[in-house]
Amino acid sequence: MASGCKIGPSILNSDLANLGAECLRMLDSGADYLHLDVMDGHFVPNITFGHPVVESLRKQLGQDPFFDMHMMVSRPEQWVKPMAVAGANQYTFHLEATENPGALIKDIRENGMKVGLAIKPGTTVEYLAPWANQIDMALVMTVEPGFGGQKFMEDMMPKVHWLRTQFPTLDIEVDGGVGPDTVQKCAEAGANMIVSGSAIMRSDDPRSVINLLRNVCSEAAQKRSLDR
Ligand SMILES: O=C(CO)[C@H](O)[C@H](O)COP(=O)(O)O
Repeated sequence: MASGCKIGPSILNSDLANLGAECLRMLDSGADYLHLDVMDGHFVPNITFGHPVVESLRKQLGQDPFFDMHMMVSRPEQWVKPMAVAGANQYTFHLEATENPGALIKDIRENGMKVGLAIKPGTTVEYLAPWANQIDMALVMTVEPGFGGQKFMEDMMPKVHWLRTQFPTLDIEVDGGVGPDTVQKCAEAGANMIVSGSAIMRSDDPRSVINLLRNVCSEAAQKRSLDR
């Protein structure tokens, strides 16, 4: 089985000058993990932060929170060790950014992290299949990576459904425009790791949003297991 329904707030649209406090606010609101968006201004047209910030967050938040690093960078090979040393738990790289996914997967594991493999909206999901048995999580982007607050791309759902059918035990994450209005579609397609940025960050009651997302996801997962 995939590892159950988990909700990971994306901190992209948070108050980045107070990132530690924003992460704490999410954890106190019931987040299962933190989705940390690393952008290099080259793979995507935006820049966020790198491993020194991750190191500071780890010091501030302690060992418990799970850091899922979404590496929107052109040279993912370059940052494996620095991110591991900084305290990252999972290293999610883009299939489009490397010519040798196998070597990168091996390096991530040797550095003690879990492996996530992401695809952009324009990438065919079948390209991910050869690696699916070697990774912990597949990330299907439901917006063009680079910015928070974009419109959810429902036409990515067949990719999620295909992955869930082919790889019933794989963790499948969706990211981009996911919130109370769109989570049902993701969950029915088979996603079990739900990244949500603006919908949680901009809510006055993040706990309720997180609970709602988790409930919708869990109900769909339960229905799927009954249908099998
Ligand atoms: O990776 C991302 C964009 O590249 C973000 O994680 C994502 O867009 C989340 O924000 P929102 O829920 O507001 O769309």
